[in-house]
Amino acid sequence: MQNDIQEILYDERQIGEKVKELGETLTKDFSGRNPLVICVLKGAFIFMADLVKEIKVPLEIDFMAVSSYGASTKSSGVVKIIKDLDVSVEGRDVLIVEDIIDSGLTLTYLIDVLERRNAKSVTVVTLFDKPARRTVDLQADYKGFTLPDEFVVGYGLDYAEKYRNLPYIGILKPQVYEK
Ligand SMILES: O=P(O)(O)OC[C@H]1O[C@H](OP(=O)(O)OP(=O)(O)O)[C@H](O)[C@@H]1O
Ligand code: HPA
Ligand SMILES: [Mg+2]
Repeated sequence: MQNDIQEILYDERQIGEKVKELGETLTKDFSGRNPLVICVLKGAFIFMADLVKEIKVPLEIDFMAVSSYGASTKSSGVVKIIKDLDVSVEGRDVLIVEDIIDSGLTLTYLIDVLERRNAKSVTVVTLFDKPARRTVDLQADYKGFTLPDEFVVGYGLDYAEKYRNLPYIGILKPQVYEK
C-alpha cells in the first residue's frame, strides 16, 4: 500500500495538530449553540471522529453518504445520496464535515439540499482543499490544508475504496490509476 504513494504531503502529527486547531476555533465560534454535525461519508469518517473530540460544545452528530467519484480520479458530475440523515435539520445550526473539496460539486449539492430542508444555518469545515480543481464557486468556512492539483489518498480518502486507512495524506502514484 505504502509503495503506491509518491509523496507524503502531511503526516499523522501535522494532521493531528491541524484538527486540534480547527476544533478550538469551532469551539469558540459555536459556543452557546447546539450544532448538528454532519459527516459526509465515506471520506470524512476519520476527520469527523478526530474533530468532534476537539469541539467542546454540546452537539449532535449524524451521517450522510454521497458519492460521485466511484473508481475514478475525476468526479462523474452526478452526486448521489447513498444514505440520508436520520434526523431533521429544520431550524438547526448545521456543521458539515468534509474531507476534501475538489470540484466543489458534492458540497454545492449538499448545501442546497440542507438549505431547502430549512436548516437555520449551514457551515462547512473541510480538512483539505484543492482550489485548482474547482468547477463551481464554492469556499469552505473553515479549512485545514490547501493541496496541489494531484489525486491524494489516506486519512479517509480513497482510490477505488482503497488507502482510506493510511494515517497520512499522500499523492497517489499516477501509475496506479493510469493503467
Ligand atoms: O468537490 P468534489 O469534486 O465533489 O469532491 C469531493 C468529494 O469527493 C469525495 O467523495 P466520493 O464521491 O469519492 O465518495 P467517498 O467519500 O465515499 O469516497 C470526497 O470525500 C468528497 O466528498
Ligand atoms: N482523492 C480522493 N478522493 C477525492 C479526491 C482526491 O484527490 N478529490 C475528490 N475526491
Ligand atoms: Mg471517494
